[in-house]
Amino acid sequence: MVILEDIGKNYDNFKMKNFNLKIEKGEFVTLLGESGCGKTTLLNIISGLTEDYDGEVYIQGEKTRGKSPKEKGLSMVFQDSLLLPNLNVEDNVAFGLKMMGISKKKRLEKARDVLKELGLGGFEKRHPYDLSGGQKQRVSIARALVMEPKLLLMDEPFSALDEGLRGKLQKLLKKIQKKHKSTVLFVTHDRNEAFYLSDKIAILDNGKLAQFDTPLNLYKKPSSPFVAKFIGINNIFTGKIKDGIFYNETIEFPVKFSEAEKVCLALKSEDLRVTLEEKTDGNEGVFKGIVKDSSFKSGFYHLDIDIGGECIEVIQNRVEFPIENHMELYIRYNKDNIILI
Ligand SMILES: Nc1ncnc2c1ncn2[C@@H]1O[C@H](COP(=O)(O)OP(=O)(O)OP(=O)(O)O)[C@@H](O)[C@H]1O
Repeated sequence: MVILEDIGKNYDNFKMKNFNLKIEKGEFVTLLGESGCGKTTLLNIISGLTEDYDGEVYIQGEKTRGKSPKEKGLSMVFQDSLLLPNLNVEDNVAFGLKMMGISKKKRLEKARDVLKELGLGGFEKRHPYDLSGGQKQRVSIARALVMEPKLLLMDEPFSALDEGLRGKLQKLLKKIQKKHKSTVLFVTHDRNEAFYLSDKIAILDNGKLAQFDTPLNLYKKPSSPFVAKFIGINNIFTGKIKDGIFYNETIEFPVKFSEAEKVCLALKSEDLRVTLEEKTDGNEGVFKGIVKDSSFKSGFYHLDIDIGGECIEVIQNRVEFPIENHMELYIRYNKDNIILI
């Protein structure tokens, strides 16, 4: 288990105070947040690049302050592959084992096994300058994994790769991480990458932990409007609920809750459906709107609809009638899908 306990770090324009996080053995955890929220600061504290900080980092029960990455049992993969240019692929991968005094036969055997797992069988004798960006990054991952680290730190390892390749490497990493049961702390600002790879995601907001949870829970139960917005819920309204009606200065619509003072109500775009009729079934609610804009992207209709001064986004894969700007229609939703924050 990895524990970050009451971590604090101040820069002129940045404050992190009492930051706590627990990563279980074998868990894939991602630090996700906008630029400048403190992701690299945390990685630097864990790796030891930053020595001046408050709190303690524990890896498998041991304090890590002042120890080298090797003593801590850490391996790291960065955005750039940082391979040794004069060594071939298998020697790059086996380099850490060599430093540990492992025999040549044993270390090359291990290096070749990991390279095979990463789809690089046959590339052992090549040099880094003969490899593509994606291949270099796979060698970096092999080099980190071969050490069987207690914690693998990965700082935006795929951000320099094009989208297709990034997807392939994410899939490969997920498979290998599960097989090796590696404990990983991954850093990204790419929401989809974090949701795809992680057992748990820590969302950071300006040095603070906004929420730490599984991808599903983050999506179902965001703890604040910040988290809801950050994970891509675009329909967030503030208002009150009285007698089963949510309202603010501009909108009013039925909900299943009876009373609430000062609430944020969130509705996922993909939980809404547009219709031409006002009728509803069972647990559904409906409200009226006017189409402001519509587009068709990646197989889905994206509609921006004015609902009395506020705009709501609807995403659906099929629309049974032609959509035109300025047309009036109804938006149906299941009251169970409403998230109150
Ligand atoms: N050595 C430093 N001296 C002064 N300020 C720093 C230093 N390192 C980081 N900061 C500041 O601390 C804040 C957090 O930086 P950090 O690099 O941890 O963010 P990040 O979330 O990793 O951002 P990005 O996604 O852009 O890499 C930023 O405002 C940054 O300017």
